[in-house]
Amino acid sequence: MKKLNIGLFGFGVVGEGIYKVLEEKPQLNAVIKKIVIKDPNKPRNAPQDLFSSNPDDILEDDDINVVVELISDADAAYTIIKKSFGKQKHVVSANKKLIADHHQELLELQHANNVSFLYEASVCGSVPIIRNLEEYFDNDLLNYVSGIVNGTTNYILTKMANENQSYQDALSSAQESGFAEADPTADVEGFDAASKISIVTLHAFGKKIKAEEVIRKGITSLQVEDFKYAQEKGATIKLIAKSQIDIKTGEITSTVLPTFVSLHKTIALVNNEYNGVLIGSSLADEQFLYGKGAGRFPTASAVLSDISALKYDYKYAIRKYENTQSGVFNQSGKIRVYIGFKQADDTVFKILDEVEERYQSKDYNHIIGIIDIEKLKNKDIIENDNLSIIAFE
Ligand SMILES: NC(=O)C1=CN([C@@H]2O[C@H](COP(=O)(O)OP(=O)(O)OC[C@H]3O[C@@H](n4cnc5c(N)ncnc54)[C@H](OP(=O)(O)O)[C@@H]3O)[C@@H](O)[C@H]2O)C=CC1
Ligand SMILES: N[C@@H](CC=O)C(=O)O
Repeated sequence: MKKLNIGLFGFGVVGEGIYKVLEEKPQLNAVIKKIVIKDPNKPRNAPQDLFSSNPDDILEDDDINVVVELISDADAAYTIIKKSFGKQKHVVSANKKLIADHHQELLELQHANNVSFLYEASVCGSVPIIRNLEEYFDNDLLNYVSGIVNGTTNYILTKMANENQSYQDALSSAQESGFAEADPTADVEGFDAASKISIVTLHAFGKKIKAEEVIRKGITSLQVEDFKYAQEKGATIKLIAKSQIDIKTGEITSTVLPTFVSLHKTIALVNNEYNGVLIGSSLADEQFLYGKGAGRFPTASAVLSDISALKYDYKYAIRKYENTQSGVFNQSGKIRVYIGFKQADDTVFKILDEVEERYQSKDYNHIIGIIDIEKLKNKDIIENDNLSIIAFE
């Protein structure tokens, strides 16, 4: 059986997780030869001689044939991965920001260097979404991929909606559990979900949408009154990432938006750090993938699956990928939204094309109606912290 000599970058939540898992799986014939970290003075739960803070101790070691990149710095990870390819080392990564930012270039480089680049853990932690989209959903015509792809925000929303916890307490607890990014702004402002839906879009539809092109609103503007409204309507609020294709035009619309989800819907049952993704297709109709989207061992399980796939030289075929020009994304359409706000000003009432409902009280107000997606691209609207914009499913 092929031997995998691993150079591991990062020994944090996930890095230490994969170290422990591999220690218990000698049958895999995969051994960690060196671990490169940032701070050489931190105490580690592994033999000291394994550690180094010099990337070349992995990159220049010809015995190491696999690099597992699990660091929290996307820029440093970019350099590490490119150098690894140049040294003909296979790479496994969980770094969604880096992958979304440099997806095509890295896929081309793995091809040019005849190595594998696998990153199942970068989207939805333990849930095998990428390999499924890549291999299984290669025949049936896909219409949309939609769901909860960020564990931290789902954990916070669950605690706020079901246990009346404050936003701050719930965020602190998500951080203590190792779910959040090093800078949790990436989670709570929806950047992480935007990176993930960008990666998913390439594997689902073969089209690249940049993370910054995704129409994105996080969960920081949500107010207690919004949760009360949801409860009154038999719904809950989830941060939903969605990419859908117009089969006729090939036009893709990608959004990350707080969304009211009826309590009867499957997605409403996805709580805490769990993720859940609906895959809509022409023949199979709708299918659902569910599992833990963040945390040490769930994420390590996806990393482990990629490492073992290297045993049989697996690589993403990227059969669907079309190097399409820009201009096919987020072009048009209208969606129904709720906009909650404390202080009304004239601009709020001009945002909607059609107003269906208007509620006013001394403390909080909302309007419901139809908005042109074009307006949601306007940063003055979508990034206005005083507006709680929530889509309807
Ligand atoms: N936590 C999770 O649930 C999930 C995380 N991910 C992704 O996995 C990756 C790792 O996340 P996580 O384990 O949570 O992060 P942590 O913050 O827990 O650990 C980060 C590790 O990276 C090391 N590091 C940072 N910068 C460098 C650098 N320039 N060179 C070498 N090492 C460096 C740190 O070193 P030191 O120990 O010295 O500080 C630390 O060991 C990230 O890309 C994250 O987005 C993906 C899915 C789920
Ligand atoms: N911070 C991320 C970690 C996994 O990708 C999340 O909360 O989903």
